[in-house]
Amino acid sequence: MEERTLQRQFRTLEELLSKVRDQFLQGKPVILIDSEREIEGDFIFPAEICTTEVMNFITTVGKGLLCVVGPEEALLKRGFFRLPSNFGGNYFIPIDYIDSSSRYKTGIPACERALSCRMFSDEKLDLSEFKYPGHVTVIGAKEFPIRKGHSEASVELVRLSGFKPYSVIIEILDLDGESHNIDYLYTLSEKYGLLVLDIQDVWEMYVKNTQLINPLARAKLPTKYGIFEIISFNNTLDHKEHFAIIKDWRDRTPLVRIHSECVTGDCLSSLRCDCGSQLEKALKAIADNGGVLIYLRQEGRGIGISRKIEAYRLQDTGLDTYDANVEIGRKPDEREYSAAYQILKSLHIDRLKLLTNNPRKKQELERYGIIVEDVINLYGEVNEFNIKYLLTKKVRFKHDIKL
Ligand SMILES: Nc1nc2c(ncn2[C@@H]2O[C@H](COP(=O)(O)OP(=O)(O)OP(=O)(O)O)[C@@H](O)[C@H]2O)c(=O)[nH]1
Ligand SMILES: [Mg+2]
Ligand SMILES: [Mg+2]
Ligand SMILES: [Zn+2]
Repeated sequence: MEERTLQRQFRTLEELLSKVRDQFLQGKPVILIDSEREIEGDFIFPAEICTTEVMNFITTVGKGLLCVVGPEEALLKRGFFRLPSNFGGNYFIPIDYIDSSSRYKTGIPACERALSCRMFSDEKLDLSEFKYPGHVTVIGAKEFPIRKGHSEASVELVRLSGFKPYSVIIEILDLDGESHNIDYLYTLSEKYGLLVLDIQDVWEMYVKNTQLINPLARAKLPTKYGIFEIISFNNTLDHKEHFAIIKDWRDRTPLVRIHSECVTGDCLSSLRCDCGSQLEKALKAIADNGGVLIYLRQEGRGIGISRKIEAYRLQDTGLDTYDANVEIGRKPDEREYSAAYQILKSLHIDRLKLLTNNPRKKQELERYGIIVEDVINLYGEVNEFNIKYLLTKKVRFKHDIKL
């Protein structure tokens, strides 16, 4: 993740998006890497403005399977139909668009494939206007929150950069015909001056620009620490039941605690971690100053309670909390803060003081454009059972913890 080049090149997601748009307008594709799923790179370009030159470049240099992608729902409405598949691929019948301007009328030359892609992006045209089966492979994209593959990310990237949600994509093979060669992708990027993005970058742009979490129900919540309001959300971003606890902050900057679920520490008084005491301290501080506690349903740093218990078992045999996660085949920390950002946005909070020792939380919010005026440490209680865990957080996760 640290290696994501754009993170370094551009400060904000808006800057990045406007760069992408400029590049498309110059007739240059973007290289999109899927580092989570396939570790593969594709050229991406808006179908709407695909020229013969762009088509010739991406098919010659890319060498993979040329596809044009559109939102699945829209394709079905236009009469495009899916091919049978035994691996869940979302391939539709391939197409050609041939008209009087087509010189060869085979659908194969770059000029004809480019025309097919441009016409595919015209929602007024249904399948009957195309010849099929043709020479441009068609893929239906799912909703981005449901599937985060190249198809979905490419459709969102072109949509967010101001074009119709239809993209031309092709896998990039290296000089030996191999895929998965990330170094080669960077060589191409330098040689041709092309932006390299990761699907995660597109996801962040999508989260920033597509509000999918909104307040649903509100109720009074009296607690030991004061009287709060508790809010639930209508959430089609990740469909989890996150909630927030609010205390009016009047004219002050709200104190914000983004707390990931720890059922053992938060509810069962477990001493294996510092979560329970952090939760109490945060509620006290928010009761005094005003602000919000966002309770994110990502138990066990995102791996869930069952796997956390498995990791605990390994920790009892000597592994630390970082290696225990890795040992069970998960990442050391799988948490996501896109929902926290959208919850803040839905509560009209764009500036805050953050209660945390975890530097990543500030970085994630700032990436989305939230102004973090201050980071206020939130030290949990240290005891004989959690000291090693806290030490690991300090040393391996770089948390700002006094020990
Ligand atoms: N996998 C795993 N998760 C753990 C373990 N101990 C605690 N957790 C989880 O760690 C997360 C802690 O979340 P937070 O307190 O919001 O965040 P933090 O990283 O501690 O950073 P702070 O903001 O400083 O508290 C919760 O989801 C816990 O369930 C462990 O040993 N293994
Ligand atoms: Mg692919
Ligand atoms: Mg914590
Ligand atoms: Zn905990």
